[in-house]
Amino acid sequence: MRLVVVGSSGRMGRMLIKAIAETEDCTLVGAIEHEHSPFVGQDAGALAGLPAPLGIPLSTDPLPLFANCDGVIDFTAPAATLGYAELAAQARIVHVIGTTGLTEPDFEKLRAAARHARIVQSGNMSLGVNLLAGLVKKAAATLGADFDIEILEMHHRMKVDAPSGTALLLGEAAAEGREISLKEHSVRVRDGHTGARERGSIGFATLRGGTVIGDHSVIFAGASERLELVHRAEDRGIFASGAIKAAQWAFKQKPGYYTMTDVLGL
Ligand SMILES: NC(=O)C1=CN([C@@H]2O[C@H](COP(=O)(O)OP(=O)(O)OC[C@H]3O[C@@H](n4cnc5c(N)ncnc54)[C@H](OP(=O)(O)O)[C@@H]3O)[C@@H](O)[C@H]2O)C=CC1
Ligand SMILES: O=C(O)C1=N[C@H](C(=O)O)C[C@H](O)C1
Repeated sequence: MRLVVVGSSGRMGRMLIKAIAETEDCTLVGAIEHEHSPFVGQDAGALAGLPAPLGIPLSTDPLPLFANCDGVIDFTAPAATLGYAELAAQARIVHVIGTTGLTEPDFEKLRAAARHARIVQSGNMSLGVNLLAGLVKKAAATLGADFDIEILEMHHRMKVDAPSGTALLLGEAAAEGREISLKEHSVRVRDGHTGARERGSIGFATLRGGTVIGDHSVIFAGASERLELVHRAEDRGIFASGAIKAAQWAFKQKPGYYTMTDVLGL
Protein backbone atom coordinates (compact mmCIF):
# COMPACT_ATOMS: atom_id res chain seq x y z
CA MET A 1 0.00 0.00 0.00
CA ARG A 2 1.36 3.43 -0.98
CA LEU A 3 1.04 5.81 1.96
CA VAL A 4 1.51 9.53 2.55
CA VAL A 5 2.07 10.96 6.03
CA VAL A 6 0.88 14.50 6.78
CA GLY A 7 2.27 16.35 9.79
CA SER A 8 5.38 14.32 9.13
CA SER A 9 7.78 16.23 11.38
CA GLY A 10 5.49 15.92 14.43
CA ARG A 11 5.82 13.41 17.27
CA MET A 12 3.41 11.01 15.59
CA GLY A 13 4.51 11.88 12.04
CA ARG A 14 8.08 10.75 12.71
CA MET A 15 6.85 7.61 14.45
CA LEU A 16 4.62 6.81 11.45
CA ILE A 17 7.44 7.23 8.93
CA LYS A 18 9.54 4.76 10.91
CA ALA A 19 6.66 2.31 11.35
CA ILE A 20 5.75 2.39 7.63
CA ALA A 21 9.40 1.74 6.71
CA GLU A 22 9.29 -1.32 8.97
CA THR A 23 5.95 -2.65 7.63
CA GLU A 24 5.86 -5.21 4.83
CA ASP A 25 3.49 -4.35 1.95
CA CYS A 26 3.55 -0.63 2.83
CA THR A 27 5.67 2.06 1.17
CA LEU A 28 5.99 5.69 2.11
CA VAL A 29 5.49 7.69 -1.08
CA GLY A 30 5.17 11.17 0.38
CA ALA A 31 5.62 13.25 3.52
CA ILE A 32 3.86 16.56 3.99
CA GLU A 33 4.22 19.52 6.32
CA HIS A 34 2.67 23.01 6.31
CA GLU A 35 4.39 25.69 4.25
CA HIS A 36 5.99 27.48 7.23
CA SER A 37 7.57 24.36 8.68
CA PRO A 38 11.35 24.59 9.10
CA PHE A 39 11.55 20.89 8.13
CA VAL A 40 10.32 21.32 4.53
CA GLY A 41 12.84 19.80 2.12
CA GLN A 42 14.47 17.54 4.72
CA ASP A 43 14.51 13.79 4.11
CA ALA A 44 11.66 11.96 5.87
CA GLY A 45 13.89 9.01 6.82
CA ALA A 46 16.53 11.23 8.36
CA LEU A 47 13.86 13.10 10.36
CA ALA A 48 12.43 9.83 11.64
CA GLY A 49 15.89 8.68 12.74
CA LEU A 50 16.19 5.88 10.16
CA PRO A 51 19.72 4.64 9.43
CA ALA A 52 19.51 5.61 5.73
CA PRO A 53 17.63 8.40 3.92
CA LEU A 54 14.36 7.41 2.21
CA GLY A 55 14.80 9.84 -0.68
CA ILE A 56 11.49 11.48 0.24
CA PRO A 57 11.82 15.19 1.02
CA LEU A 58 9.12 16.86 3.15
CA SER A 59 6.82 18.66 0.73
CA THR A 60 4.05 21.23 1.14
CA ASP A 61 1.90 20.23 -1.84
CA PRO A 62 -0.57 17.40 -1.17
CA LEU A 63 -2.18 17.36 -4.65
CA PRO A 64 0.40 15.36 -6.65
CA LEU A 65 1.04 13.04 -3.71
CA PHE A 66 -2.65 12.29 -3.01
CA ALA A 67 -3.17 11.61 -6.74
CA ASN A 68 -0.51 8.88 -6.63
CA CYS A 69 -1.10 7.11 -3.33
CA ASP A 70 -3.61 4.70 -1.78
CA GLY A 71 -3.93 6.38 1.58
CA VAL A 72 -2.95 9.23 3.86
CA ILE A 73 -2.27 9.03 7.60
CA ASP A 74 -3.05 12.21 9.45
CA PHE A 75 -2.09 13.13 13.01
CA THR A 76 -2.07 16.93 12.72
CA ALA A 77 -4.58 19.54 13.94
CA PRO A 78 -8.34 19.93 13.31
CA ALA A 79 -8.17 22.67 10.63
CA ALA A 80 -5.46 20.79 8.74
CA THR A 81 -7.39 17.51 8.96
CA LEU A 82 -10.54 19.07 7.48
CA GLY A 83 -8.53 20.35 4.51
CA TYR A 84 -6.90 16.96 3.94
CA ALA A 85 -10.30 15.23 4.22
CA GLU A 86 -11.61 17.25 1.26
CA LEU A 87 -8.55 16.38 -0.82
CA ALA A 88 -8.66 12.70 0.17
CA ALA A 89 -12.32 12.59 -0.86
CA GLN A 90 -11.49 14.13 -4.25
CA ALA A 91 -8.72 11.56 -4.73
CA ARG A 92 -11.02 8.71 -3.49
CA ILE A 93 -8.31 7.40 -1.15
CA VAL A 94 -8.08 6.11 2.41
CA HIS A 95 -7.81 8.78 5.12
CA VAL A 96 -6.78 7.61 8.59
CA ILE A 97 -7.41 10.37 11.13
CA GLY A 98 -5.77 10.34 14.56
CA THR A 99 -6.09 14.09 15.10
CA THR A 100 -8.01 14.99 18.28
CA GLY A 101 -9.76 18.17 19.39
CA LEU A 102 -12.34 17.83 16.59
CA THR A 103 -15.74 19.47 17.22
CA GLU A 104 -19.22 18.24 16.22
CA PRO A 105 -19.28 20.52 13.11
CA ASP A 106 -15.86 19.06 12.18
CA PHE A 107 -17.25 15.52 12.47
CA GLU A 108 -20.16 16.49 10.18
CA LYS A 109 -17.66 17.62 7.52
CA LEU A 110 -15.69 14.39 7.91
CA ARG A 111 -18.86 12.32 7.53
CA ALA A 112 -19.60 14.25 4.31
CA ALA A 113 -16.07 13.55 3.01
CA ALA A 114 -16.60 9.86 3.80
CA ARG A 115 -19.13 9.66 0.98
CA HIS A 116 -16.08 9.41 -1.30
CA ALA A 117 -13.11 8.62 0.94
CA ARG A 118 -12.63 5.63 3.22
CA ILE A 119 -12.14 7.39 6.56
CA VAL A 120 -11.02 5.67 9.74
CA GLN A 121 -11.13 8.10 12.66
CA SER A 122 -10.35 7.38 16.29
CA GLY A 123 -9.19 9.36 19.31
CA ASN A 124 -6.92 6.41 20.02
CA MET A 125 -5.54 3.88 17.53
CA SER A 126 -4.22 1.37 20.09
CA LEU A 127 -5.67 -2.08 20.59
CA GLY A 128 -5.55 -1.68 24.38
CA VAL A 129 -7.64 1.49 24.53
CA ASN A 130 -10.24 0.20 22.10
CA LEU A 131 -10.59 -2.98 24.13
CA LEU A 132 -10.80 -0.83 27.27
CA ALA A 133 -13.72 1.08 25.70
CA GLY A 134 -15.65 -2.19 25.42
CA LEU A 135 -14.91 -3.01 29.05
CA VAL A 136 -16.01 0.46 30.14
CA LYS A 137 -19.29 0.09 28.25
CA LYS A 138 -19.94 -3.24 29.94
CA ALA A 139 -19.03 -1.93 33.42
CA ALA A 140 -21.22 1.15 32.97
CA ALA A 141 -24.18 -0.99 31.91
CA THR A 142 -23.68 -3.46 34.75
CA LEU A 143 -23.05 -1.02 37.58
CA GLY A 144 -25.72 1.56 36.75
CA ALA A 145 -26.07 5.11 38.06
CA ASP A 146 -25.38 4.16 41.72
CA PHE A 147 -21.74 4.23 40.62
CA ASP A 148 -20.29 7.64 39.75
CA ILE A 149 -18.10 7.66 36.63
CA GLU A 150 -14.98 9.82 36.54
CA ILE A 151 -12.44 9.81 33.72
CA LEU A 152 -8.90 10.92 34.52
CA GLU A 153 -6.23 11.49 31.88
CA MET A 154 -2.61 12.64 31.93
CA HIS A 155 -0.50 13.66 28.94
CA HIS A 156 2.80 15.38 28.16
CA ARG A 157 3.19 19.14 28.57
CA MET A 158 2.96 19.82 24.81
CA LYS A 159 -0.59 18.50 24.35
CA VAL A 160 -2.93 21.28 23.21
CA ASP A 161 -6.46 19.83 23.52
CA ALA A 162 -8.44 18.71 26.58
CA PRO A 163 -10.02 16.42 27.51
CA SER A 164 -8.01 14.03 25.35
CA GLY A 165 -9.66 12.31 22.40
CA THR A 166 -9.27 9.05 24.29
CA ALA A 167 -10.99 10.40 27.42
CA LEU A 168 -13.93 11.48 25.24
CA LEU A 169 -13.99 8.10 23.47
CA LEU A 170 -14.10 6.37 26.88
CA GLY A 171 -16.80 8.81 28.01
CA GLU A 172 -18.87 7.90 24.95
CA ALA A 173 -18.43 4.21 25.77
CA ALA A 174 -19.60 4.79 29.36
CA ALA A 175 -22.58 6.83 28.16
CA GLU A 176 -23.50 4.13 25.64
CA GLY A 177 -23.37 1.52 28.40
CA ARG A 178 -25.68 3.68 30.50
CA GLU A 179 -27.88 4.48 27.48
CA ILE A 180 -27.54 8.21 28.01
CA SER A 181 -26.12 11.05 25.92
CA LEU A 182 -22.58 12.05 26.90
CA LYS A 183 -23.21 15.62 25.73
CA GLU A 184 -26.08 15.99 28.20
CA HIS A 185 -24.31 14.35 31.15
CA SER A 186 -20.65 15.29 30.97
CA VAL A 187 -18.94 17.60 33.47
CA ARG A 188 -15.70 18.76 31.87
CA VAL A 189 -14.51 21.28 34.48
CA ARG A 190 -15.01 21.78 38.24
CA ASP A 191 -13.92 24.88 40.10
CA GLY A 192 -15.15 26.76 43.20
CA HIS A 193 -18.39 25.94 45.02
CA THR A 194 -19.71 23.31 42.63
CA GLY A 195 -22.41 21.82 44.87
CA ALA A 196 -22.73 18.07 45.30
CA ARG A 197 -22.07 15.79 42.39
CA GLU A 198 -25.07 15.33 40.08
CA ARG A 199 -26.23 11.72 39.97
CA GLY A 200 -25.61 10.10 36.61
CA SER A 201 -23.05 12.64 35.43
CA ILE A 202 -19.75 11.61 33.82
CA GLY A 203 -16.84 13.71 35.06
CA PHE A 204 -13.53 14.48 33.35
CA ALA A 205 -10.22 15.49 34.92
CA THR A 206 -7.18 16.57 32.93
CA LEU A 207 -3.54 16.52 34.01
CA ARG A 208 -0.64 17.80 31.87
CA GLY A 209 3.08 17.48 32.51
CA GLY A 210 6.46 16.11 31.50
CA THR A 211 6.67 13.51 28.77
CA VAL A 212 3.73 11.27 29.64
CA ILE A 213 2.61 9.58 26.41
CA GLY A 214 -0.98 8.96 27.56
CA ASP A 215 -2.52 7.59 30.76
CA HIS A 216 -6.27 7.05 31.14
CA SER A 217 -8.31 5.82 34.12
CA VAL A 218 -12.03 5.26 34.23
CA ILE A 219 -13.19 5.19 37.84
CA PHE A 220 -16.54 3.73 38.91
CA ALA A 221 -17.06 4.99 42.45
CA GLY A 222 -19.85 3.33 44.42
CA ALA A 223 -20.99 3.59 48.03
CA SER A 224 -18.44 1.19 49.52
CA GLU A 225 -16.35 0.05 46.58
CA ARG A 226 -14.47 1.48 43.63
CA LEU A 227 -13.61 -0.11 40.30
CA GLU A 228 -10.80 1.42 38.22
CA LEU A 229 -10.00 0.50 34.62
CA VAL A 230 -6.63 1.85 33.51
CA HIS A 231 -4.59 2.09 30.30
CA ARG A 232 -1.05 3.45 30.13
CA ALA A 233 0.65 4.01 26.77
CA GLU A 234 4.40 3.36 26.98
CA ASP A 235 5.41 4.04 23.36
CA ARG A 236 3.80 6.04 20.51
CA GLY A 237 4.52 3.03 18.30
CA ILE A 238 1.19 1.53 19.46
CA PHE A 239 -0.70 4.41 17.82
CA ALA A 240 1.40 4.22 14.64
CA SER A 241 0.96 0.48 14.17
CA GLY A 242 -2.79 0.83 14.83
CA ALA A 243 -3.02 3.59 12.21
CA ILE A 244 -1.18 1.49 9.60
CA LYS A 245 -3.43 -1.47 10.35
CA ALA A 246 -6.42 0.86 9.90
CA ALA A 247 -5.11 2.04 6.50
CA GLN A 248 -4.57 -1.53 5.30
CA TRP A 249 -8.05 -2.55 6.49
CA ALA A 250 -9.76 0.49 4.94
CA PHE A 251 -8.04 -0.10 1.59
CA LYS A 252 -10.32 -3.15 1.19
CA GLN A 253 -13.54 -1.34 2.22
CA LYS A 254 -16.11 0.77 0.41
CA PRO A 255 -16.14 4.56 0.99
CA GLY A 256 -17.52 5.27 4.45
CA TYR A 257 -16.83 6.48 7.97
CA TYR A 258 -15.20 3.85 10.16
CA THR A 259 -13.60 3.64 13.61
CA MET A 260 -11.02 1.37 15.21
CA THR A 261 -13.86 -0.75 16.56
CA ASP A 262 -14.60 -1.70 12.93
CA VAL A 263 -10.93 -2.23 12.10
CA LEU A 264 -10.28 -4.45 15.11
CA GLY A 265 -13.63 -6.25 14.88
CA LEU A 266 -14.46 -5.41 18.51
N1 LIG B 1 -5.60 8.92 17.79
C1 LIG B 1 -4.45 8.58 18.35
O1 LIG B 1 -4.15 7.38 18.59
C2 LIG B 1 -3.47 9.63 18.68
C3 LIG B 1 -3.77 10.92 18.40
N2 LIG B 1 -2.85 11.91 18.58
C4 LIG B 1 -3.25 13.23 18.13
O2 LIG B 1 -2.55 13.52 16.93
C5 LIG B 1 -2.34 14.92 16.81
C6 LIG B 1 -0.85 15.18 16.63
O3 LIG B 1 -0.14 14.77 17.78
P1 LIG B 1 1.45 14.97 17.89
O4 LIG B 1 2.13 14.26 16.79
O5 LIG B 1 1.80 14.67 19.29
O6 LIG B 1 1.53 16.56 17.66
P2 LIG B 1 2.69 17.40 16.97
O7 LIG B 1 2.38 18.84 17.23
O8 LIG B 1 4.03 16.87 17.37
O9 LIG B 1 2.50 17.07 15.41
C7 LIG B 1 1.56 17.66 14.57
C8 LIG B 1 2.29 17.99 13.29
O10 LIG B 1 1.36 18.46 12.32
C9 LIG B 1 1.94 19.62 11.73
N3 LIG B 1 0.93 20.41 11.04
C10 LIG B 1 0.13 21.39 11.51
N4 LIG B 1 -0.65 21.87 10.53
C11 LIG B 1 -0.35 21.16 9.39
C12 LIG B 1 -0.79 21.19 8.05
N5 LIG B 1 -1.73 22.03 7.63
N6 LIG B 1 -0.23 20.32 7.19
C13 LIG B 1 0.72 19.47 7.56
N7 LIG B 1 1.20 19.38 8.83
C14 LIG B 1 0.67 20.24 9.73
C15 LIG B 1 2.63 20.31 12.88
O11 LIG B 1 3.55 21.30 12.45
P3 LIG B 1 3.98 22.47 13.51
O12 LIG B 1 4.56 21.78 14.69
O13 LIG B 1 5.00 23.27 12.73
O14 LIG B 1 2.71 23.21 13.82
C16 LIG B 1 3.32 19.11 13.51
O15 LIG B 1 4.51 18.79 12.84
C17 LIG B 1 -2.93 15.53 18.08
O16 LIG B 1 -4.25 15.94 17.80
C18 LIG B 1 -2.95 14.35 19.06
O17 LIG B 1 -3.88 14.48 20.07
C19 LIG B 1 -1.61 11.67 19.07
C20 LIG B 1 -1.26 10.38 19.40
C21 LIG B 1 -2.16 9.27 19.25
O1 LIG C 1 -1.70 14.11 22.08
C1 LIG C 1 -1.29 12.98 22.39
O2 LIG C 1 -0.11 12.75 22.66
C2 LIG C 1 -2.25 11.87 22.41
N1 LIG C 1 -3.45 12.12 21.96
C3 LIG C 1 -4.52 11.21 21.86
C4 LIG C 1 -5.68 11.69 22.72
O3 LIG C 1 -5.99 12.89 22.69
O4 LIG C 1 -6.29 10.87 23.40
C5 LIG C 1 -4.13 9.78 22.08
C6 LIG C 1 -3.00 9.54 23.02
O5 LIG C 1 -3.49 9.52 24.32
C7 LIG C 1 -1.85 10.53 22.85
